[in-house]
Amino acid sequence: MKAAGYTCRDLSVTLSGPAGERSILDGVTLDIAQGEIIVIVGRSGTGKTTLLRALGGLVLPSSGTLQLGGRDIDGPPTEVVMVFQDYAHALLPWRTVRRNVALGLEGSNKHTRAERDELVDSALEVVGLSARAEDRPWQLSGGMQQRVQIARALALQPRVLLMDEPFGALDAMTKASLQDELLAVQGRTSATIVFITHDIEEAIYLADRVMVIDGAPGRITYDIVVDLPRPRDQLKTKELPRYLALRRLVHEAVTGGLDD
Ligand SMILES: Nc1ncnc2c1ncn2[C@@H]1O[C@H](COP(=O)(O)OP(=O)(O)OP(=O)(O)O)[C@@H](O)[C@H]1O
Repeated sequence: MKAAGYTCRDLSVTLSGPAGERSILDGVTLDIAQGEIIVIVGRSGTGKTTLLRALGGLVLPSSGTLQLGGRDIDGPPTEVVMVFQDYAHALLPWRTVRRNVALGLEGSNKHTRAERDELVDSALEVVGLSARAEDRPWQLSGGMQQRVQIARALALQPRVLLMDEPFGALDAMTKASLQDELLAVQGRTSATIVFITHDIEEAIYLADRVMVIDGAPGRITYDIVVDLPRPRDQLKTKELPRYLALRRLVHEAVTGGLDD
């Protein structure tokens, strides 16, 4: 199996907008080990999504190097699956939930039909939608539609999962249960996960490291190791004094209140 860690050195991304070329990211250097869970936080417009798109090969660096598993990224790598917040456009309305989840598996000859069915069934179970498998997406609530998109990503058993605020629109209970399912799946598959959120508690709960992006152009201003024990627990972990200290630290790093 190919290693699926990132190496990024002095990455810059320039995009063209109405006012001409703009530097969106500048001087981003990071290493992400295979199997790590990295959560990116930061103010709006600092380049979090742009960094995730670069990791997914959807945006190419203007300068610097960006490698996955030791190879330069020059387009979307096959081992990477991305999940966006925009579930409304991610699902095909004429397909059932089951067939939406199966979408990414269809073109591949990696699995037999029976294996594909099993992957789809188990992904639907993880997100709690087995009973809605024959519905169409538009018959589901927004939160359920987002869970279909997540099931589709999980069914592919990716080596790398890039997730842009995937739980942002979900109610607190669903969000907590999907956080736990994501951690459980990651524990089984050792996927590398890069996850963007605006929710600091979610960031600390999930992460091995929280990276803060700030500035214009954006750069990584803090890289905070989350030294909390695993498995994490929604109640016990959040009562730990270390969790509370990390919450304060990340909050201050995001709002610019840290003296270092
Ligand atoms: N395709 C594009 N072309 C030109 N500029 C872009 C493009 N995509 C994003 N930008 C600009 O890059 C900057 C960073 O955007 P990005 O979406 O990466 O930030 P973000 O940190 O993810 O923001 P948010 O937290 O609000 O989602 C913004 O100023 C945005 O307008």
